[in-house]
Amino acid sequence: MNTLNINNVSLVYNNGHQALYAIKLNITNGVFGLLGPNGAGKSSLMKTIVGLQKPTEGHISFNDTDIVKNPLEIQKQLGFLPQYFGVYPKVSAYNLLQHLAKLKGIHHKKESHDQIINLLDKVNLVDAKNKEVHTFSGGMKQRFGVAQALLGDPKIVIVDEPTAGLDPEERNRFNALLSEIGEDIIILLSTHLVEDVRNLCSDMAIIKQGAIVAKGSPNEFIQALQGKIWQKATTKNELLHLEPNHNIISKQFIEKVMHVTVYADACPTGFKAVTPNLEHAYFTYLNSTT
Ligand SMILES: Nc1ncnc2c1ncn2[C@@H]1O[C@H](COP(=O)(O)OP(=O)(O)OP(=O)(O)O)[C@@H](O)[C@H]1O
Repeated sequence: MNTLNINNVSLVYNNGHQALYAIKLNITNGVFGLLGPNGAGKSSLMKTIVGLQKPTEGHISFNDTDIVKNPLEIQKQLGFLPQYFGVYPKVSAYNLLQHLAKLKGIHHKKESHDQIINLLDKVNLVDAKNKEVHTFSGGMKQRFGVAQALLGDPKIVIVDEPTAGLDPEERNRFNALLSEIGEDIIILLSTHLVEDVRNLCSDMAIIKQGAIVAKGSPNEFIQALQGKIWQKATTKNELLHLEPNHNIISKQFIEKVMHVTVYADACPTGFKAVTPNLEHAYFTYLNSTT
């Protein structure tokens, strides 16, 4: 079992901006979801975990090694799947993986070949191994990304917004792949997509303005909202009257009609109960007005 322990980590950038406030998280094997809006501090936390920047305060250990002092200890065991790779060179999937394997220190030809074929098989790209990666579809590129992240048998993989831009079928295929991999290693999934966290993670945290505002399993988040989420169709005018006296967690159009969702201990007049979901929990922490 791998363990990542983040203890009271704060980060202040050189320009004085504080991006992280006393973050505490204990993460073990499985897919852990770090959910937060743009600018909440997800990338800042990921970069700090992998030793690209030192925290201003606090400790981080991976399998009991202090990785603030020894960032190489986590970097040797790390795979990274960024949201976009940017430009791909005009080389085949196989050759690109071979090149990346060398960069990861896998120099033995047979070992590198076996690992690459094994990984291409895992991500269902063996048939495309001689195709140039820049010709791949978005979903194939993401699966290729998983293969490169797994080169060298990492114990922790960091995944940044992995399903952005994938169609539902590719997204499901990709999520199935991640949860399979997550059985033996830590996968840290950084995202603002609630659905991915719901589908993949048994443990999660919500980050807002650099601080962890809640953590637990998706089910715990949902259970805590039973009997507290209410909804009503409304108009712009009515909304102006509702806003001051209700704890509004979201406003959205459903079949062209504005619906307002609120958090309350008892049903407010004119509202109906809705079954809580993880999105309600997320918006409760992000948008709570009272
Ligand atoms: N190098 C830097 N110097 C100063 N401030 C920074 C730096 N990098 C990020 N920030 C600020 O820190 C805050 C958190 O940014 P961060 O990129 O960690 O958020 P995020 O949750 O990853 O957002 P996104 O989903 O948009 O990538 C933002 O206010 C950002 O402007």
